[in-house]
Amino acid sequence: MAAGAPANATAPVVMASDTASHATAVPEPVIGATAQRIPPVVRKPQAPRTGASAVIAGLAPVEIAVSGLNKRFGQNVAVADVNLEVRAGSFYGIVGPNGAGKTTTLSMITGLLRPDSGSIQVHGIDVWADPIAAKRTIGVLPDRLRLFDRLTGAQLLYYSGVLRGLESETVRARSADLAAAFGLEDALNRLVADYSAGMTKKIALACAMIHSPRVLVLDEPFESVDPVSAVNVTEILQRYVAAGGTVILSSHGMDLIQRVCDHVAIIVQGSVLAAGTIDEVRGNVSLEERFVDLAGGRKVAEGLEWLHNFSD
Ligand SMILES: Nc1ncnc2c1ncn2[C@@H]1O[C@H](COP(=O)(O)OP(=O)(O)OP(=O)(O)O)[C@@H](O)[C@H]1O
Repeated sequence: MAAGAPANATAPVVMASDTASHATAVPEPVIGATAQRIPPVVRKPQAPRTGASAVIAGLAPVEIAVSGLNKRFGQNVAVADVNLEVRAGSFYGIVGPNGAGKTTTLSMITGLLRPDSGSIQVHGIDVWADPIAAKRTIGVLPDRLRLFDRLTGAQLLYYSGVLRGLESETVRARSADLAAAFGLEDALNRLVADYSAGMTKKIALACAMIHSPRVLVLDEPFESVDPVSAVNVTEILQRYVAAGGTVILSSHGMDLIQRVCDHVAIIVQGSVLAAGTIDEVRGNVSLEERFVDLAGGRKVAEGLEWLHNFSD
């Protein structure tokens, strides 16, 4: 199942597995006289299918399985019974209004925040039962970056790589490649504390990728990133996904999600209200319209008339 929603959710819920179940349907066995003349089909074990079409059809193996996830902070329910299924080779977007529970969900998926209940498997590994093995498969760009920013960019990349068990030569080579890809060559010897917000985001993204993880969990990767860099980063991620990597990211950029992702989940007040392929979720309208509709519609700004009487 691609997603779950509370039983009382008024908005329609799109289930990606609806299409998947048709796509994977096995032909009925032939019964009767004809059956005796046809030799039985011996099914060879099939290699897992990857690629965009396999992801869309729901045939690629499940890479991230989130089931019955809950988290509250005091009386505040941040995440309420979230279910997600992300397939290998998928570019999966999570959208939702401010405070919807996106960061909380992604933090639990990456093992940074302990859920109250529910299970999370990444590449078949239970994130909370076997966190070390699970974390080997994941690259994380967390929200509210807490980087060792008294290091230079080069040092930060180096320590990110060796802490992930890479040889120093490998780290140096990959650091150079990543710096070139993200346009950070000239900044590598400066302190990260002196980076702009967008540069900080890009060096953190490079650190998340340096150990070539199977899965990238990226919390608002495009926030503060300039348009040219965003195109470059998008292309890097698209190639990674085309090679079988899996990306799950949160973003407020509806156009970007609609353009880049194959699947999307809309989270509102901690619950998944819609999930599936982009086309399934948006139906006949744009993803933004669908999102605004599910998030409670547009609010008419009232009570701010004083703002139109300028104080000078
Ligand atoms: N450490 C915390 N302590 C208390 N409440 C928290 C904590 N982290 C998140 N929350 C609350 O949980 C809810 C979900 O927050 P979360 O950061 O997951 O939302 P979000 O969808 O990522 O929002 P945004 O789009 O603004 O980044 C919010 O009500 C938030 O105030």
